[in-house]
Amino acid sequence: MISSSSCSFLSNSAVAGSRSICGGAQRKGPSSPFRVVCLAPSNDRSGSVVLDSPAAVKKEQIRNEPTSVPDTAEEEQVSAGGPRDVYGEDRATEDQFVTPWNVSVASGYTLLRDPHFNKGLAFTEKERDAHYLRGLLPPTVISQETQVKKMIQHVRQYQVPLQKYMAMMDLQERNERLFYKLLIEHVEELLPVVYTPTVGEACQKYGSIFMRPQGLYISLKEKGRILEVLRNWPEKNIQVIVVTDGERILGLGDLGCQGMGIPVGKLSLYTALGGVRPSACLPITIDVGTNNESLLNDELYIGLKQRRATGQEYAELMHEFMTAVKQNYGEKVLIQFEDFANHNAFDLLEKYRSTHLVFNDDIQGTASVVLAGLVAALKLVGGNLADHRFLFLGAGEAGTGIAELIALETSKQTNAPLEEVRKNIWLVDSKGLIVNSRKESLQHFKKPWAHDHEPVHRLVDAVNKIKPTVLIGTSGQGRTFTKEVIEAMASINEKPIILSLSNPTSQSECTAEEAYKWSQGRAIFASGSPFPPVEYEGKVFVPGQANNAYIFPGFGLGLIMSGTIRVHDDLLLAASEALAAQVSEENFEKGLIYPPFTNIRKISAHIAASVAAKAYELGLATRLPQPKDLVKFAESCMYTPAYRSYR
Ligand SMILES: O=C([O-])CC(=O)C(=O)O
Ligand SMILES: [Mg+2]
Repeated sequence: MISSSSCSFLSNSAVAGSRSICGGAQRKGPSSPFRVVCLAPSNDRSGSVVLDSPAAVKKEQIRNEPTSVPDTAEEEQVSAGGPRDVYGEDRATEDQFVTPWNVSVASGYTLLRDPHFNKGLAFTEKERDAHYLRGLLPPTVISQETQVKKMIQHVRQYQVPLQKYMAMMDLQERNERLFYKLLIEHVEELLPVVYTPTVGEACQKYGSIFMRPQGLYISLKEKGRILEVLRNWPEKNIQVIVVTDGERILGLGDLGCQGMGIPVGKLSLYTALGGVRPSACLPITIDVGTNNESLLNDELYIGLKQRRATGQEYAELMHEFMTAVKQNYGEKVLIQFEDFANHNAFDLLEKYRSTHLVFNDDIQGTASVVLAGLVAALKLVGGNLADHRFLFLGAGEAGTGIAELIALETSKQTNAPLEEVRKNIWLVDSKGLIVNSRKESLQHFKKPWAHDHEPVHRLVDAVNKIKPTVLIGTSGQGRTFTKEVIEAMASINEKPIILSLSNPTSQSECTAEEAYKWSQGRAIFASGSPFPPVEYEGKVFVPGQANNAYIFPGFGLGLIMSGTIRVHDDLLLAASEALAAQVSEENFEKGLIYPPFTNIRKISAHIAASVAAKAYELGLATRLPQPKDLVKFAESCMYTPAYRSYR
């Protein structure tokens, strides 16, 4: 729903009307930059009828996007008319309040200020005439390609990563298509800017760099009104929501409402890496307070200044949110839980996995990407998963999530029971090795990993006792893979596999340089946040990036394009296998266990296709009939950031 403020979109040249609407609905060729506006200066919700505007729906068609009008019981109940009588026309009475919506063409100054339609200097002479832009731009006309060149130079001129981040955010707010073209074409260079590690710093400093709100904020103040809040979002056709409550942002801890940088960043990757169109993506931050003292005392803090709500209060707000999302967007909207603290992450996933299309990126996305890396690494070190022994530092979402997916895959491969294969997987938490004698006091998600062993307190002792072939860091604590630890791994294994997964770079368990140097160049290393190549004794080592960004965009695309309604573990395994299959001989020769991000859209299409194929096989996909070539279909579903031509 466009709010009352969007009345300002009423252009000086409003050529609204059905003629333009029909023309705009053509799939190919030039389009008009339509806007939906209300003719009254208020977003009238005071009446007994709360209705979505049909114009907003038409706007979606105009943007060449499939129309989906939520066909919810609530809607029918409200309008008391026939199915999809969104505007209450079937039983119209004079005492029903509605907002008189209309469609107009954005032009002139308004058009330049609209990030969805703005093309800056790339507006052609014809467009400048037709859309009242004469004089509002300098006379030169340049192509989008030239704009990309100009922008990458602009971003490169900044030395400080946070400044690069702000330049990118500024572009996203100004010219969305240029932002995505730039990001797609320079993905390796810009990923560390819009994503980890820089996004971590951006969240820490969100209060002071905050210019314009992005995403949707739902706080305790909105309790009881979440459906209304969702309807304030201008886009109706949402396919993916990334939601956080900010309690465990990367390995940086509780950043409260400032965690918004994460859903915003993840969703730009959904578009750039997975091709989900930006208008279908909705970043949400749930603000239930923060326990971060320095934020509570910071006058620039943007969130609720109170300690975190917990227990029933928290559960009720989340439940209202989950219900409202399904009510507003239907069964097939994907909800990605991101950066919740352990104690809520596992419970939320468990509670909603059977009623909603949900997955937790930190538990399941990370697991899928790490399993892919391990499967690929086996080509370098030999053996099957069952032949290896795994030791984790960190037994939270990522640690136990990865451990479980490894166990699941091993069990499938060997037909051995899950309980049996789990015995090859060991976890160390802040209290030491997880062993049976600790079982009583363990949190429920750690219990399956308690095995028979005497207590061991230090990681290095655990390495020496368990003798793992694979060491995985998911502790959220930097510099915990010490020289001693890496040397112990290198003394046990010819080629130790070392994954240092915590983000951002400051929290990485060790650096790439340390891993290679302390293992005398023998480690197979990957990290959650990127490290540059390392030269050791005349040889260049290229570390891989074991980050869930490889998986979630393609995974989400696969779910969306097949209309899948629930996430099943087999879909994660399918994504994992598809990613591992994308590592080429050439990559292996360089010691890489992940393909480079430069090919990520192709990789995402393969992941999406495998996920969709599995969903069809399991009967979870609702888009029928199943497309013959799922890879081609995935590619055809991907958003292209090229400019449109405006008639
Ligand atoms: O955001 C990232 O880079 C990976 C991730 O999900 C996390 O560390 O929480
Ligand atoms: Mg995360």
